[in-house]
Amino acid sequence: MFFQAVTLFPEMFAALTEHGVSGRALRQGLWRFDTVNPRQFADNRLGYIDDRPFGGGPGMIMMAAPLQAAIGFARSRCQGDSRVVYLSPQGAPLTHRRVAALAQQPNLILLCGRYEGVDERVLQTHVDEEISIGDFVVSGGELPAMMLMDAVLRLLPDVLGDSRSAEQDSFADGLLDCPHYTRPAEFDGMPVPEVLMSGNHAKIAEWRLEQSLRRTLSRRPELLDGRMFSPQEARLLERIRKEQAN
Ligand SMILES: NC(=O)c1ccc(NC2CCCC2)nc1
Repeated sequence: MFFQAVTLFPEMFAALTEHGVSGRALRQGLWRFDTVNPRQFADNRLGYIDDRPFGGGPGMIMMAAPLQAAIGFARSRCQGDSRVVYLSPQGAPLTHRRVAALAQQPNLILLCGRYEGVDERVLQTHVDEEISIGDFVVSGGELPAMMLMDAVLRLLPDVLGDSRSAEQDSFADGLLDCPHYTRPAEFDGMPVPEVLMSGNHAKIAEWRLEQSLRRTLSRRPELLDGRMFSPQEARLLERIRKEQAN
């Protein structure tokens, strides 16, 4: 996976490239990263890359020409297909399913907007898809881009080391994650659920699945809409619903 970010603030991406599992995976060569700064493609002496909006209104808009050149340069560095993603509140909501699809791409170019956004003509001609990480506005596309990158990287083989933890992630099976505990066995007078100390892996797995179902049902019931259930899940759901009905 070759990630490129078109960004005015390349240093921000150190958060991913120099820390955590993403940083280690980069050093191990499990993925590649580079940035392109539109300012180096400004076609005027002073490096202007933004200008006032036609029609008036507050703030500035990123100009089309430097972005077009920066995206073209990024694409020229890709072997094979490349996909350009623009992060914005106007995009399609990012879901685990979309993250899994993006993880199949060899080259992703993330366009990070600043100011009030980018000239629409760039989105129409050079951006393959717009993605939103939530219904809120932040000052730049860089943090949303890094969240998308981190979610994708976790799904790449070997990045997490213990690949099982990616499958255990919330949403990997369409459910919220179960509660987790570690030492000490009693903390502030609160014990760890007995079953987790039993060493009975089948019972532990069933308890965790039941907890995930309980949490999903109570916190995000809409995630269960349209989801197929295994016989075990159906049985557990039945028990939970009966309990809640009483
Ligand atoms: N919800 C999001 O994924 C998101 C993306 C970008 C952004 N801000 C950028 C967009 C253009 C200028 C700042 N805010 C929010």
